[in-house]
Amino acid sequence: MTYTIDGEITFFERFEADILSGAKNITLRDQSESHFKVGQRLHVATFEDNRWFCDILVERVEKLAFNHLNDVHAQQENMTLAELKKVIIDIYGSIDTLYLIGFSVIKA
Ligand SMILES: CC(=O)Nc1ccn([C@H]2C[C@H](O)[C@@H](CO)O2)c(=O)n1
Repeated sequence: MTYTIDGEITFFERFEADILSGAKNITLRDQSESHFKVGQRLHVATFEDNRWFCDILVERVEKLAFNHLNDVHAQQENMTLAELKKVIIDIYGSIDTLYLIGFSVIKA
């Protein structure tokens, strides 16, 4: 199948296996990555060395308050809620507004 790539996103390498297995199907980003749109197909690479590992289709984009994070979000990240909150704080520090990007892998 041929398709157009509309942009790119990076993930920390430690999440690669969960993304490829489908265990992780959302990511939560800050304002700087709030521009993704439903229907876009994105090139996905590792943050550390910019190594391509899959293409994804963006299926959801939603604004989400940090205080509204719940167990469903954590399950979609393949983490506990406590782990997810720690990951977000470690990456972004104190943050009120997140952008949920839901996706499926279309090529790996
Ligand atoms: C540069 C940068 O911020 N990269 C990120 C940000 C977030 N993630 C992952 C970590 C968690 O699974 C969710 C929640 O933020 O998204 C990432 O892999 N790379």
